[in-house]
Amino acid sequence: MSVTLYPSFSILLVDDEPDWLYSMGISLERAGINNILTCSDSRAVMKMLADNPVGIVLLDLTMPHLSGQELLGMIAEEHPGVTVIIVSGLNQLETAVACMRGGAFDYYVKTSEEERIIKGVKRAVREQELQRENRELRTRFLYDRLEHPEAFSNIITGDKGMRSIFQYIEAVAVSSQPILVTGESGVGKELVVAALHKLSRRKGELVAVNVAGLDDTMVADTLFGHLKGSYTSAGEARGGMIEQAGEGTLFLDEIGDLSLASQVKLLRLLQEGEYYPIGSDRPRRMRARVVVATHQELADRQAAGQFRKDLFYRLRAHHLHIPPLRKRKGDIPLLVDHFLEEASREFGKKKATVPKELAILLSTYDFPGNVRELKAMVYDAVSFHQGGVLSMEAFIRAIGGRPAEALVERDADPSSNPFFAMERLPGFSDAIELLVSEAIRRAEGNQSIAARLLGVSQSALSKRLKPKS
Ligand SMILES: Nc1ncnc2c1ncn2[C@@H]1O[C@H](COP(=O)(O)OP(=O)(O)OP(=O)(O)O)[C@@H](O)[C@H]1O
Repeated sequence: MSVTLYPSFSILLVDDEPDWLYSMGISLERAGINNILTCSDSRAVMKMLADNPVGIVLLDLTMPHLSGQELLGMIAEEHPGVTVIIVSGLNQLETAVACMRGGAFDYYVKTSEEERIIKGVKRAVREQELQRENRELRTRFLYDRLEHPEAFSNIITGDKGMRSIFQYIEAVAVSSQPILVTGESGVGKELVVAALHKLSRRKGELVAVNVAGLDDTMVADTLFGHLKGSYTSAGEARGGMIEQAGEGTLFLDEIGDLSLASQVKLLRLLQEGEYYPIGSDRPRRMRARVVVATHQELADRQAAGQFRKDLFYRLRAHHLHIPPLRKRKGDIPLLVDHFLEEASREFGKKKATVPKELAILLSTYDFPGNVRELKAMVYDAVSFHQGGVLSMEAFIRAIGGRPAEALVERDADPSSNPFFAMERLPGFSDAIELLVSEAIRRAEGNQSIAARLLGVSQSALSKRLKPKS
């Protein structure tokens, strides 16, 4: 069975003592780091760096032929992107200072606790991954490049902001760090997570767990599994979702609803990469990558003491925010066409023609339920469709008398009231005339849409519009 290498770049261990290379290699593998190369001949190091995608070097100082300090200078000059950690038998302050000045990332003495060295390597891996993602992002944005547009084929959009999100996804997809996906309900977070998984090139499955409504024991049991007899109803041992995801992606949806006690468990899982099945005192290693999503404002929940600050900071290192549909109205006609096609196929009907006014009507609506709401409207309209031009009825019914966005915003902030800053208010009939002409402009001359915008009947509006005799 082939095993996914972690991290995506190699870690080169350089030391003239084969025993140290062997034992350090085993310790790193136990900590989940298995993309390792070793070299016991200092003269071969530069060739290995030229031939392999090395991101980090663990370098001994005292070696025959070339010293570690000499090699450090050569690496810094020829491979400035490579992180060098010195692991030396010498505990000398001046040497350590000289190495750090020469560009070393860290300096450890071989006799220090191995645990500390492993932690240092993990920190360097994270740093190296972030640097690589930054570089990737810069080139992608600079050349406006998408390498795998097919991975996003299920996400219908023509929006520039969404394209930048796709570029970001391509840059972070192979990283092992957790990813936070936020956005209002119905914006397409699940589709984004599926694309992320596809691009991660991971061998395991995408396993989704909705944590809303699960108490602490259920969260632990679902994720970590249990041993046989670990509690009264645990008749058989059962592996959890982490095990099921294998080397794939563990997707935790509705993370904003996770209780504080479960948040501690999740933080520990992300920090240590280990978990204990219920009833077991032997830790298991998580090989999956964690992606979490929420429609809630985590910053607000954190400020209110309902979400742990440390977990929030850990999760938001890689953050994708999907904008609501009302902020990318250009997508509405594309989505209508897409769902029309899909629904017609499902209902076995001929695809209807869309009336020109539909786009205007929908552009005046703020879609609190986002793409999911639009999809339901189109499906509803198609289910009643008899042939010819699609009726606007289903859409008008769904939108009903909902106030337009501007009116809702005014309640939240009095200064956004258009009259707020006016010293003298316009006369009553002047104000109404201005309002009516603005509604007609926004509805592109369509009186029934303008009437809906104003919350009056069409006949009331046309009376206003009649020239006075
Ligand atoms: N850009 C899009 N193109 C095509 N379909 C979309 C798009 N965005 C969302 N959808 C569809 O809208 C519905 C809702 O999307 P999804 O379930 O991904 O939303 P969500 O953000 O995860 O919502 P929630 O927070 O409620 O779980 C799904 O049927 C999805 O296929």
